[in-house]
Amino acid sequence: MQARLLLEDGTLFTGSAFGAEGEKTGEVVFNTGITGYQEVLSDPSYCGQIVTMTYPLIGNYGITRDDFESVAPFVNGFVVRRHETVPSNWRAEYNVDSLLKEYGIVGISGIDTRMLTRMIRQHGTMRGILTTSAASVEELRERLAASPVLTNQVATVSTKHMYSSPGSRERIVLVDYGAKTGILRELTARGCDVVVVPHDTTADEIRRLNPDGIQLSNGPGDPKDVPHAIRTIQELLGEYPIFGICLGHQLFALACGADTEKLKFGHRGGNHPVKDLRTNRCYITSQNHGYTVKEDSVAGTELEVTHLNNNDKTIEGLKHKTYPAFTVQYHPEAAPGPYDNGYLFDQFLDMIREHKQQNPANPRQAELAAAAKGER
Ligand SMILES: NC(=O)CC[C@H](N)C(=O)O
Repeated sequence: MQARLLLEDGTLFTGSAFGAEGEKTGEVVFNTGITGYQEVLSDPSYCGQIVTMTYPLIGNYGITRDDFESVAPFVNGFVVRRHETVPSNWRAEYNVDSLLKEYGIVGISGIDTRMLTRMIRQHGTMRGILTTSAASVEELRERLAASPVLTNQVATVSTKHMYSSPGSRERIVLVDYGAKTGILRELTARGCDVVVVPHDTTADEIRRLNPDGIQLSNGPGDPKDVPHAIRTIQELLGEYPIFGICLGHQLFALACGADTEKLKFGHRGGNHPVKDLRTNRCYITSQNHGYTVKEDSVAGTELEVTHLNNNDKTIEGLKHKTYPAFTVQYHPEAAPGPYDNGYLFDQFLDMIREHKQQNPANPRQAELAAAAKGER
């Protein structure tokens, strides 16, 4: 069966259908990873997007549920050069085609995904419509133009209920804006007592959980679409140590008075070089983001830029000058990509311990208690 992908600028790609039959619109984004398609497909930050892989052979090691980064894939479409239906891997449970069918995701193969990527790089991110229907190009163009731009992806992918992964060490409240399982995995591997809460959990509800630290997760869409999360971070800042990843980093920056903007075509892949400005050391990082913290918006805030992307010099890490809080734009939990940055979780725990030692009574909590007394 034939499938087609029509881009906003009128470019039409024709290929073979795989996965589910149907029609979906979405932002077309590319990932440059050579492996990691399962983690990409199941990373909730891709919610609503049509993802293409620049690497030409996808599916050769199949699909293993244990490698999922969330309960289900949330992508709107998958575009590949060639997909392999007979995986060679003893862990494989089924193939990519079956995965896409199971979750109603339309796939298209036989596409020159490197050409598609070059077009996106030149033009900037474009929306597209992916279909197995026989509709005319004119009809597809109209449907694409009429399709709504999503703004509610975080609510779609965030957990609806609080759940916990008990541990004997620090209690971490992980705010789930679309968290990859890798974050939970890294925290539990360090013995943390993790409570995962929905994106709209209030500051008071978080306080009642009595956390030692707060982990802000990755997540899909524009950070400005989740204003309630920004307000909650503002309330908690200074009261608890905070570590933010990706969307969590962007929300934190907005909460501190900086601004975000959309990148021309985003960073998605497993080999983005990031420099720690304090040590001059370069780390290879896993990335998946379409927005960034605006460089000139940081001056005048209480934030310090700690990391920069070596390719385009965009901001990759921030630290609060007064309060115990730092964030990164990339993925220390890897999956897919290098594990080189896992040390950031250790730094988060060190920050929590240091904060506890220095402030047996948390200054912000003391401040709040004093204010509450004054009110009485
Ligand atoms: N992985 C993420 O958390 C991505 C953050 C945000 N949705 C962006 O595209 O920039």
